[in-house]
Amino acid sequence: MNADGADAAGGAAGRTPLDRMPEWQALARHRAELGEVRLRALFDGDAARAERYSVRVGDLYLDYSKHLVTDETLALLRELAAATDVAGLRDAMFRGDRINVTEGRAVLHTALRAPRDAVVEVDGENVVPGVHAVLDRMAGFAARVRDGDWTGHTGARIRTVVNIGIGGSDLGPAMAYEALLPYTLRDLDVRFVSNVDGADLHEALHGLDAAETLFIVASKTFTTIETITNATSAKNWLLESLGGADASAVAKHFVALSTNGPEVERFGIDTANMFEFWDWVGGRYSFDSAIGLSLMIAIGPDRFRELLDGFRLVDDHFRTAPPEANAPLLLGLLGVWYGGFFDAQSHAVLPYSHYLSRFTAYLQQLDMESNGKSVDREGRPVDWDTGPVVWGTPGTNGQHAYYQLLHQGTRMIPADLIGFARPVDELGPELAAQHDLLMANLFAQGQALAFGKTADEVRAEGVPEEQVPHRTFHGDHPTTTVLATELSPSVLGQLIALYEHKVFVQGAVWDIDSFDQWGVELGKVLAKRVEPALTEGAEVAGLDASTAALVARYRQLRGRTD
Ligand SMILES: O=P(O)(O)OC[C@H]1O[C@H](O)[C@H](O)[C@@H](O)[C@@H]1O
Repeated sequence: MNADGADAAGGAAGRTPLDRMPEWQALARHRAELGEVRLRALFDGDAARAERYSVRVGDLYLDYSKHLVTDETLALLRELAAATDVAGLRDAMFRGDRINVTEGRAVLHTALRAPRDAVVEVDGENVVPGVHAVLDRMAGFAARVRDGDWTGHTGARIRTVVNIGIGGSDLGPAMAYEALLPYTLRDLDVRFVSNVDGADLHEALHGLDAAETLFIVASKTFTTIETITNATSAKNWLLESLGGADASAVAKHFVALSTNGPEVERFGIDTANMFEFWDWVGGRYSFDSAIGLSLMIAIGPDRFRELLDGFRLVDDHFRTAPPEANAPLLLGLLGVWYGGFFDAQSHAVLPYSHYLSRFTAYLQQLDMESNGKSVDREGRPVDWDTGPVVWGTPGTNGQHAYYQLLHQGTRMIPADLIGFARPVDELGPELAAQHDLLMANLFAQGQALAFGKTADEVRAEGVPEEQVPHRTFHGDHPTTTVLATELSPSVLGQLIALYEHKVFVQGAVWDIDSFDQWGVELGKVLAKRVEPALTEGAEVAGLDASTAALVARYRQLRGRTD
């Protein structure tokens, strides 16, 4: 129960298991009746299919006509959404109810992009003024760094920003920095360090002048061992490189992004140099909070606000668009359809943009950490598949690597093809001309995946009979095409919010807590336990035989055996 006495799960407590709901069973029957779904037939039978099965949201145009669905499928999926009260849980999220049931927290990343005059309350307190106060402080700081007004210990201008963080404190800004490179100050380099492998920091520091380097230590909890270890090494490097400067130098070269003031202070960063956020922002939903500071420095406060506007546009759409035209709802339900009734195990995200090379990695955390769950919100094991494996890299590179399996393999892999109408301005005429070829590839792949090439078509080309099966493309591989205007800050915000809410919809239907991440804890605990065995040869109680042998072998290879 939350402060209002409302049901903490947004009305979902005691829900009938999904597979026992009549709406789920109706879908199962419908799937059986459909049998083999042929996209050629669906398109032949409906001249308006492409038009009818498309939706516009802001600068995004989504074509979902190449999915294995009929009007009846979509109607039944919407009935499932109604029966599972997706809209009720959505409203509970936007309202600030504690829908993260296992952590007893509100889920309010949407408040991070709410307008100044909005009111979003957690425990009776409006959180929006705090959000804007931090955004304003970030903007002031970012402007000072960009203008050269914020200087290091020696008075030198900052030339490189190094963001140290991992998971949600890395992936968002790292992905967005790359996505928005054309909008960045090109003479201010931003680097990202996440891995506890010392090589990551080593490479990031390569060639840097400490006097001109600003470290941003990004950690919601400020206890994440990878981040604290890297930040400590970075601090030592800085002090040493500045010729044994005293700790006061840290204040000019380190800022923190966190919810945990005491730990920030303990690390040695002045809390005056801390940009805060709140426990109602999940790590993987945090990149439009203070965690975006490195990005804001790179693209500037105005562009960052455009990014937030993009997020908000899709938030508003998700809250208000009718189910038939609600893009995140549709995408979420399509995934439910394939996971539940086609045994799809994975979902490919294939951006046709070099700038989106880290987009899928970002989505992997967003989707897989949110929906990689196997018990429902009440802790009962689920009998249905939940989140898919999300994977993919930019086209056209993937075409020359793994698309073979997409086209002719045995697995069902729904995919998103993401492209942009306009190349970025700075490419210049010759490179911009390549954009048509890039996009031709996107459209061709969607076409080939959907409609394939029949054996008769192959024969008609004079292919010898024994080769016909090898050269036949079955087709009916479902894709959503997302065609956006251009990769601007706003459009990036729109795209991310689209996926955030898609993931939300799926979690709501599957009745899982999409906002906790207990599955990452065990490995962390075990790593802490195993480390002394590696370093000191300490006895680790209860170590299994396989791990014990690996530890012994490791020590031997490191020359540490007694
Ligand atoms: O921001 P931090 O507290 O350092 O957490 C960084 C990351 O590590 C954790 O283990 C979680 O799995 C992630 O959700 C989180 O984003």
